[in-house]
Amino acid sequence: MTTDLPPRFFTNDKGTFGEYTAAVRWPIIVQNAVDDMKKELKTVASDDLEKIKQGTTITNELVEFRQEILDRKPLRPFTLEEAEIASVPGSYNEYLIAHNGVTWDKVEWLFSEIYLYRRVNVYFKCQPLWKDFDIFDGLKQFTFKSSLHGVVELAMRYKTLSSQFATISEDKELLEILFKEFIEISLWGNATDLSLLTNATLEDLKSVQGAKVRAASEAKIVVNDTEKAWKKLMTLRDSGCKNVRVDFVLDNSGFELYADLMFAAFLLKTNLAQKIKLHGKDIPYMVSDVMLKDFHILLKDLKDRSFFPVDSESEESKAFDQFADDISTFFTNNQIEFEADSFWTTDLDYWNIDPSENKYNGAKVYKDLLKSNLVIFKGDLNYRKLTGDRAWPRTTAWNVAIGPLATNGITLLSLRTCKADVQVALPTGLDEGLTQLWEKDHPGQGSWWCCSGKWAVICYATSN
Ligand SMILES: O=P(O)(O)OC[C@H]1O[C@](O)(CO)[C@@H](O)[C@@H]1O
Ligand SMILES: [Mg+2]
Ligand SMILES: [Mn+2]
Repeated sequence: MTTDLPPRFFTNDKGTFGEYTAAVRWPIIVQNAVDDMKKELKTVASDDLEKIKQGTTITNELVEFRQEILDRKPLRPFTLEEAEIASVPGSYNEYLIAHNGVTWDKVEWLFSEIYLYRRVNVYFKCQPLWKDFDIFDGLKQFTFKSSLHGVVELAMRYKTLSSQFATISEDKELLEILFKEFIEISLWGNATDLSLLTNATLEDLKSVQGAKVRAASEAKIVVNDTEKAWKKLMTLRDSGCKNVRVDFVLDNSGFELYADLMFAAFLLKTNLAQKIKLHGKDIPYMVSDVMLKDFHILLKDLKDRSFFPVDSESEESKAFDQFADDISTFFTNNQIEFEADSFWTTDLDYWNIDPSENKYNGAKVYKDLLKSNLVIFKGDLNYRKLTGDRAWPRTTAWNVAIGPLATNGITLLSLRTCKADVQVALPTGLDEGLTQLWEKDHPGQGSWWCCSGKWAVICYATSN
């Protein structure tokens, strides 16, 4: 039977965080890109006239694009030339033909936000001297550099643990405690996501990365299926499986990627997994999302004492080198693999990770993820795509909200800090309670408790 699905969130859904994001935050994000382009242009040699000309064109186009959003213009299709030069997946124009005339103030939030980053990318791809320039690189690097406190803390923790991984892997109780700890580190690493902390101070960044914060944050995980993922890995290990593969559908670069790599190293060092596959983005996306180049930049930053100014003879410096060297070794011997399929930056939600989607790599990704024992989806946007970003009642069962993914053979775990209106799998009454709590300090925005990044959900699904 075809149950009719709730609509996806729209940018004109009154009083939603999506409405606010489209009206207020997107113009800021595009303005930040304009400002960063102007800064970048100042670093171009004054006699490099062609590069300056092309960069100025992009800057002017970004200014116009910001105005297009502010003026609530229709979302235009990509021209044939743009699609050709920038290899824009056809799914965008298909959507715009099917939803003809949608405007920035009245369009599905999921599509329009992803379309926004594709429009920005097309401007760069159409200028040969700027086609590989990541306009968000400066912000990614600034934020990672500001994460020194958390980076040191985790590196020192890893260094301490690394001499005990063999012992730890024999002690199930300790192994489970650390598994939970690394899940939490990976989960909250997310909280330094740029798109939400657009004006984060150093103090803000430090606060969300302290160990003490994580201890308190356990209470903030309102749905927690960690135990189910743990049991899955234990069953595999106890059955003597020697080629356990865990996948990460990554979210943000910088501290979150660093935390994810910590988690990956822990899984490999304790033999809970023998292979890690990382899935990143093929274009700059959602301000801070990870591309392959960001993975290599992170390893370089960890070895670069001018980036993280720790004394090169210090324990901290040794800890940075050890972690970076471990990850590099895993990468060289293919125990950690990184792939950036174009599917991840299409507008398609993850109900398209299914044999039926043969146009934009949905079926290809499905076949690959079938070979994984556990696919960890990181962050809010991935959660929105898993649930189709639909206006489900917030007590809707997880297995209903993820559609075909509940039965098509993939085992998944969503680690999500809540930053959007969509929210499912809550126990009865919890939403009302947290709405009331949030309403106190945020009159009229009580339901935005699940858009604040202050709470999180860990949701598991498997069909076998
Ligand atoms: O990096 P994350 O955790 O996916 O967060 C990105 C989220 O930030 C927002 O841009 C604003 O909350 C959402 O639209 C998007 O889902
Ligand atoms: Mg995130
Ligand atoms: Mn992100």
